[in-house]
Amino acid sequence: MAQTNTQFGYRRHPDQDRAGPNPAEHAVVVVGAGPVGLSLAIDLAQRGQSVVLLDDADRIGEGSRAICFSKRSLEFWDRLGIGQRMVDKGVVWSVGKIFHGEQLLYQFNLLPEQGHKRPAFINLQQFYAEAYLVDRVGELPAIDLRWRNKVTGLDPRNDHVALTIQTPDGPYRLNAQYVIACDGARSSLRQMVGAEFEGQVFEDQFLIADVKMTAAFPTERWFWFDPPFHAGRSALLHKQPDDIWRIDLQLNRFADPAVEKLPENVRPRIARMLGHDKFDFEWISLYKFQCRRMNKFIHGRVIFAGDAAHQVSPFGARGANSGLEDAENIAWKLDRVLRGTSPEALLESYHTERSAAADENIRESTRSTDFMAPVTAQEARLRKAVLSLAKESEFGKRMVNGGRLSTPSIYATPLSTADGDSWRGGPQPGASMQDAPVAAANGEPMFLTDAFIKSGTRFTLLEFGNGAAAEIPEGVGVIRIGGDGGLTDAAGLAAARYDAEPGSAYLLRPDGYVAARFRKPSRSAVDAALSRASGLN
Ligand SMILES: O=C(O)CCc1cccc(O)c1
Repeated sequence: MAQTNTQFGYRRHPDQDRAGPNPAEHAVVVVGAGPVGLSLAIDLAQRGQSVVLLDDADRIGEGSRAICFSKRSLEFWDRLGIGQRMVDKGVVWSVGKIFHGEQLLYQFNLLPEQGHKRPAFINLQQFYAEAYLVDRVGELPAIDLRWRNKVTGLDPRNDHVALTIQTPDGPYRLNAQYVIACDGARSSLRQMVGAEFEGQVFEDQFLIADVKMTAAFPTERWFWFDPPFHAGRSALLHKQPDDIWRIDLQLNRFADPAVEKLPENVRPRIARMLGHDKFDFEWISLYKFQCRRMNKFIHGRVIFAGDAAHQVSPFGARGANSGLEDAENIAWKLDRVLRGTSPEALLESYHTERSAAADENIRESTRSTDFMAPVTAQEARLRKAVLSLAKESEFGKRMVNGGRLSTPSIYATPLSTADGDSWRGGPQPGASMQDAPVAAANGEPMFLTDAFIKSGTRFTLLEFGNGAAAEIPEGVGVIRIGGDGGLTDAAGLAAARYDAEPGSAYLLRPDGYVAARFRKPSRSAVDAALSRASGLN
């Protein structure tokens, strides 16, 4: 196993020595030190908030689990100071191939154009991602990460949540203004608030085998319908770092998991696929999945994120990536509410935006699953027809669903200001910012996403210069393209990707989503959009 240095000690905290009726009080407690909880804690800490981060284990979870991290997740991690480390270790890819039997049906490129800092995807074992996040947490004194601290009681009060926490030294209590539950699919906090999951449970079983081998396959995502080595079912192949390959095989829904997981039973399946048996197993797991979400992501002062709030199938890599999008969505809002610069009502937009994103992910994931593993005779007939059509027509290829990969949602949100001008392209309000290559005034090449980080990942006006700089409201960052001291857009890609003319401006939210855009921004229009995006009206 390549997993090292991932065991952490329990340490007694002075909060545990407070006897009597006055437990320690904290602004934010994040529960669950997985990728979502760790990223959220880092984002909050970088925004100046103190965070207590609790985890019931004392180690990083075993197995490579989520392996595909999207461009959007990498851009978020760049803001947290760890994007480069993830990319350096990860396997970069953007091309996917879909096979039917032995025949290549089609291929796609998720990021065919140049001029983006980050690739469409990297593959990286989740334990590496978590280890790098834990290292980053260690650099931030504002985060108090407590291992082997398990929340066993949750008592919602008017102005705080009272938590009971079990440790190896026994239980203690603390109060939190807000609790963010990032405690995964089996969230105990979800049970504590009595919330239900709504959605679909799939009966199909999939086998994951991570195998170590040297192979010359390209770093692409390969998906097979009905491959010769696994007749009548589907298969997926991904490359990970350290010469590890992820293989997902669809199994009979009645297969016995205990038997199927035995290495002696997995080996011949993988050998049939690879045509040899020169590989070692790193990890074997069997899973069934669910496509479902909580009805409400916010329960009083307890806010749910990641798998605790919503679950999808692995196909499309929407699980971890959407959890990270939850984290970046809630962090800036909670920061503003805690500072008193936005009303508590701003948090409602977290539910509005992220539950709609969860619905989209669930819809896509359910469609992919229904296509990959048809249950009814009608679904099976449709799939057969589509697969045969795909051999002959572009139209048919577009109907094949081998798992559409995660992309950020476009939020229909009360925080956005609708376009008042006409635009032929560019990210609309509610969409995430586009990257583009630019150069600093001193000629140093950089990307727009770097400029956004430099401006402080706060509300930022991205202006395309016409000589007359707009008046910027206090506290709002500015990225100026063109004009004196502005960034240079030598290739014209920034202007093209934003459909910008001289004078155009985009108001970006602190999570890099577009709040509003203007052909000729007036101070009053920017003020109004800023107020709306801050939840002030
Ligand atoms: O390529 C995909 O659609 C997702 C690959 C993936 C991600 C997480 C787990 C897993 O078994 C496969």
